[in-house]
Formats: sequence, C-alpha cells, structure tokens
Amino acid sequence: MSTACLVAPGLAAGGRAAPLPATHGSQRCAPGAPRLRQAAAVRQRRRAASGATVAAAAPEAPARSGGAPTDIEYDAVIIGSGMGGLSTAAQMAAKGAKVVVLEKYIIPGGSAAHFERQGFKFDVGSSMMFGFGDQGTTNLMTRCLASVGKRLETVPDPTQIHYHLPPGPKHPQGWQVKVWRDYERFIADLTEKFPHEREGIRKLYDEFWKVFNALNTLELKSLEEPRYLLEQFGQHPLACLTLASFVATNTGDCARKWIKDPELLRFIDLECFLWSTVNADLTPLINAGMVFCDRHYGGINYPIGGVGGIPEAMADGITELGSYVEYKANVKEIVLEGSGEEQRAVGVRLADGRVFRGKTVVSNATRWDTFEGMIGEDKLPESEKLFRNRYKKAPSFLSIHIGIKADVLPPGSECHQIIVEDWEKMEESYGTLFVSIPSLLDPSLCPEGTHTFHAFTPDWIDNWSGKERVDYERKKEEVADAIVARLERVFPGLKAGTILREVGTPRTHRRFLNRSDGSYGPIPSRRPLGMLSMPFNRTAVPGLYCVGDSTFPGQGVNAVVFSGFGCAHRVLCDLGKQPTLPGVDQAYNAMLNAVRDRA
Ligand SMILES: NC(=O)c1ccc[n+]([C@@H]2O[C@H](COP(=O)([O-])OP(=O)(O)OC[C@H]3O[C@@H](n4cnc5c(N)ncnc54)[C@H](O)[C@@H]3O)[C@@H](O)[C@H]2O)c1
Ligand SMILES: CC(C)=CCC/C(C)=C/C=C/C(C)=C/C=C/C(C)=C/C=C/C=C(C)/C=C/C=C(C)/C=C/C=C(\C)CCC=C(C)C
Repeated sequence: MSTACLVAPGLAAGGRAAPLPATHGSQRCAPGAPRLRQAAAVRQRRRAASGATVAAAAPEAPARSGGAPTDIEYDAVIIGSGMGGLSTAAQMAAKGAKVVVLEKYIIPGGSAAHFERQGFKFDVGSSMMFGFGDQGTTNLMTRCLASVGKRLETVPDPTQIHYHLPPGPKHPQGWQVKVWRDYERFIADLTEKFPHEREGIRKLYDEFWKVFNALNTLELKSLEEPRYLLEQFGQHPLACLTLASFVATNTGDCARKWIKDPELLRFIDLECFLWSTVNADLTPLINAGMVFCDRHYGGINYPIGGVGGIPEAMADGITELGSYVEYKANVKEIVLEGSGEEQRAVGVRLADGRVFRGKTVVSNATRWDTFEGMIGEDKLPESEKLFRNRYKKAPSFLSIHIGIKADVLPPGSECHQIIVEDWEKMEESYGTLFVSIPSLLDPSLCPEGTHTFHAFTPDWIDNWSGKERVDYERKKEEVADAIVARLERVFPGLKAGTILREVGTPRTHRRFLNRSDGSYGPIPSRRPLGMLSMPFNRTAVPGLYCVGDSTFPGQGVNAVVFSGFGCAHRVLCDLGKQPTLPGVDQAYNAMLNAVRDRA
C-alpha cells in the first residue's frame, strides 16, 4: 500500500497555543515546556476546543468540491492545491478576486497533507512547521491563515532537531547536538563541541540574524514589483540594503569566512542539506537566514490534529470568501490563445474535458510538469531552457510511516531527529535518515500508548523504475527493513515495537503528489548566484505564472507560502487590482531579467 492513497481528515479546532517568550537581543526564545506537561496541556486544550468559538479549521476538507462553474472567467485559475497554490488563492480571494483551485487529488495540501490508518494520523511529508510565530512579518503561515479568517492551534516544539552525527577527528565516537528553540542554549551546546571555534560560531550565526532581522521588518510581497520595492526601500532602507548586499551570496562562502574546522563545516553543510537537499555552497544565504533564525524566533510549531489541517483550513477559508477549490480535477492542458509573441494563457482543460477560463493561470505543479506536461516540450520558452540548465530535479524520498508502541522511544526523545553515520554518504540515497514523531507534541494523532513515527531518506525514482508489482513490493519491504535496522541504534526495539507500517517510494510520491519523478524540488546544477538564480512567479508565457517550490525561494512550506504571497501580489498588479508603476514596472522587469539571465 502506498503512503498517500486514502485519507480521513479530521482535526482540532481551537485557540492558539501560548507562544514562548522571544529574546534574541530582543529575539531569543526560552525552551518549551517539559514534554509530559505539554502533552497533557494539548489533550486539555483539545477537550476545551470541542466547545470553542474561535474560527478554525473545519474537518470536512473536500466537502465543498464539485461546484466550481465553468461558464465564468476567473481572475486566476490555479493548478494544484499545494501550499503554494492555496496561499496564492488565499491572498487573491482575500483581496476580492474570484479564483478556482483545481486539484487532481481528493484532498488539499500536496506534500503538506495527512492520511489516516487504523487510528494513526500521519503527515504525508512536511511536518516541521516554520512561520507560525505571532510577531514580525516572517510568520507567513499565521498571516496566510489569518487572511482567510483562520487560525490553528499549534504546539511549540522545544527543539527544531536532534542531530546524531558520525565520528570525526574531534569526536572519534560520534557526537550529538540539539538545536534548541532557545538560541543561546543551542550556541552554547555547539560551542562546547567545538570550543576552538567559539568566535566563528557566534559570528556565523549572527550573520544569519542580520538577514532574518532585515526580512522580518519588510512587508513580504513580490520582488518583481517595483512600486512595492521602492516603498520598502523608502521605509526600511537599512533592511533593504542589508538584503541587497546578501542577494548573491551562498551560505558556504559565509561559513568558510568564519569557520575553519572541517568537521564543523560538514555540520553546516548538514544544517543546509536537511531542508535544501544541497550543501552550504549551493544554498542561498537569504534562505539560510530565514530557516536558521525563525526556528528560534517564531519557533517550530506543530498544528494540533496534523499538518493536513493547514491546507484544509485554507481551502475552507478560500471557499468561504466565494472562490472555489475543486478536487479530482486533473489539469491536462494549459489553453493558449493567439499566435507567436501574442500567445497567452487563457485557461486550462481537464482530463474530463471541462475547460476553466481565467484572466491568468497560476501553476503550483513543478516547472517540469507545467511546461512538459501541460504546454508541450515543443513550446518550451528560452527562459525554461535556461532554468533546466541551472536546476535539476532533487531526489525524491523513501518514506516509512510506522505506528509504534510508545515504549520504543527513549525518554526525552525529540520530535525531529537526523541520523548521519558517515559524512561521505550524507548526500547519497539512503545516506541521511530523517525521523519525525509528531505525536510527541500532539498525542491526539494516535491511540494512547503509541506514537506516529515517520522515517524518510532521499531516494531516486530510477531505483524503482521498471519493476513488476511483486518485485516492487518485495524491494520496498527489504529496503525498509534495512533502514529500520539502522534506526535501531537510536530507537532500540523499533522493529519489535511496530504495530503497523507503510512504505512509500519515489513512485508513490510521483503518483500521489503528481510531482515529476517524485522530486522534492529543483536543486542547482552549479553554484547559484544566491537568490538571484531562481525564477520568481512570472513566466515567459503571458498570463501564466508559477508558484511553489519551482519558484523563489524554493522548497519548504513557509518558502512556498512566501512564493504564494509574491505570486498573488504580482497577479493582482497585472490585473489592475493592486497599484503598480506601469512604465517603471516594464523597465524594472527587463533589467531584472537581464541580471538574472546572466546570474
Ligand atoms: N517541512 C517539511 O518537513 C517538508 C517535507 C516534505 C516536503 N516539504 C515541502 O512542502 C512544499 C510544498 O510545495 P508546493 O506547494 O510547491 O507543491 P506540492 O507538491 O505540495 O503541491 C502541488 C499540488 O499540485 C497538484 N497537481 C500537480 N499536477 C496537477 C495537475 N495536473 N492537475 C491538478 N493538480 C495538480 C498536486 O496534486 C499537489 O497537490 C514543497 O516545497 C516540499 O519541498 C516540506
Ligand atoms: C531587487 C532584488 C531582487 C533585491 C533587493 C533586495 C531585497 C529587498 C531583497 C528582499 C528579499 C526577500 C524579501 C527575500 C525573502 C526570502 C524568504 C521569505 C525566504 C524564505 C525561505 C524559507 C525556506 C527556504 C524554508 C525552507 C524550509 C524547509 C525546506 C524545511 C524543510 C524541513 C525538512 C525537510 C525537515 C525534515 C526533518 C526531519 C523530519 C528530521
């Protein structure tokens, strides 16, 4: 059985979990409450929530599907209800636009959905949630939900990650470190492992704060829109100049400026790899600033009832604002009208023959699926050829969802853990093991005395191609057994304590998430020019926009939500629903394209 074929969504309603105090300078966070107290509090809040009046996610996700009319022209026809597509729809609907989101699957969320088996609720993919803070401007999840009148109860995670690391010259037995929500505690623990790098560690992580503090002052909108940029430069010149000075920088350059120890540099590579799937040299510094600081500022927060509650709440909010989310709507073609340079996207055609017309079309599918599948390889614009030279598909994942007996977990286990046994194999298939146990934060996800345990590791579709059903099923179990055996080092008794297990492969991801080769997203084929290499939302086809992890800033739920904020803003300007500066707009975008073509 595959990872994401049947879903019974259901989640809690209720008020927001009490935020942890933030103070680094003024912005660092205290560690979360002890686990047991926290779990009891969650149960109590869930009980209270059943009678709560706070606007929150409603459980019946796909209930409103099926009613989107085909006889109107939408402001935007949005392909895909991943968090990129939904956040675009939410921002547009909140500004009074009429949109329709067309989703091939039966529920919203894409990589950020969840599914249920025998009383265990599992996240399909995403489980480490950034952007749920309630201060600043980088709390994109909170703000996106709020734009459609929703707010989810979340549980603060006291750590972002517990790393289990391989032996090295300074640590012949291997070593461990936890990224605490409390910034100073994390820095102190890391410094204890590398006392000779005390100053470098502080300087490097302080550099990330410069980026984050700048981002956290700006209103976050489309970087393709000059009026907004000019306003931001006018209101926050220092923040904008700081970001401008970092736009072309990668994290590796910055790391080597401050750190010399090769083992510590490998750790910085891993800090990047775990979310960007590439090492520090290929990871834009601006993205790193966002990830390495928001985990201490807004913190990592788990939505009670499961990650899939986020897209469900968004879909509800969008429909409540008079727009539409349509499931089992498989877009086969982007309809183009006109000829030559005049050709523009005017709608989409579904597999069942229905046509939805729009003033604009926004694709949340990957760029490969959008241009190969829905437009045609023969019509590939030059800019997309350039994209394919610069970016390739990241591997997919092998996913093992396990329902386990609670006593398998060592006392004090953290929700998110990473295991690397050999630095040389970190980036290889099956090299790094990722573990997520969200029931540690939200016990409502599974029966009492059990936990939901999701282990995953990078894997390529080629490892699974051309296999007959029986061989495919056998290989799935063999590979999963080998990974479970390796996990036993950290979780002794995992195999014996397994109640149920389901294995998903890159083929599963391709089939259910509709992502080319099941890929996690684009990764640079060569050193990128910081954030400048990745395309924004406009495409070379007039009227067609892309959103999601094929656009700046790339993979990550909060990242694709940012791309949704940017996309909605750009589309609304192009529709004349938000102010822009027409003459300057054209010149600015021509200049931006010229710079990016050379990037
Ligand atoms: N934080 C974590 O722990 C974690 C883990 C895994 C993934 N992620 C990230 O979550 C992010 C979510 O990304 P996203 O919004 O860009 O994409 P997505 O893949 O989540 O969503 C795309 C949606 O488009 C739909 N779709 C594709 N082709 C279609 C078609 N022809 N017709 C109709 N619908 C179609 C898919 O079914 C899917 O629902 C990704 O960046 C991923 O890397 C995060
Ligand atoms: C004109 C121009 C261009 C410029 C000028 C200057 C300026 C003003 C600039 C500005 C800029 C900006 C605004 C930017 C922004 C940015 C952003 C927002 C970014 C964001 C990012 C984010 C990210 C990247 C995120 C990510 C995350 C992720 C991916 C996560 C993941 C996770 C995982 C996978 C984990 C798992 C683990 C375990 C389970 C263990």
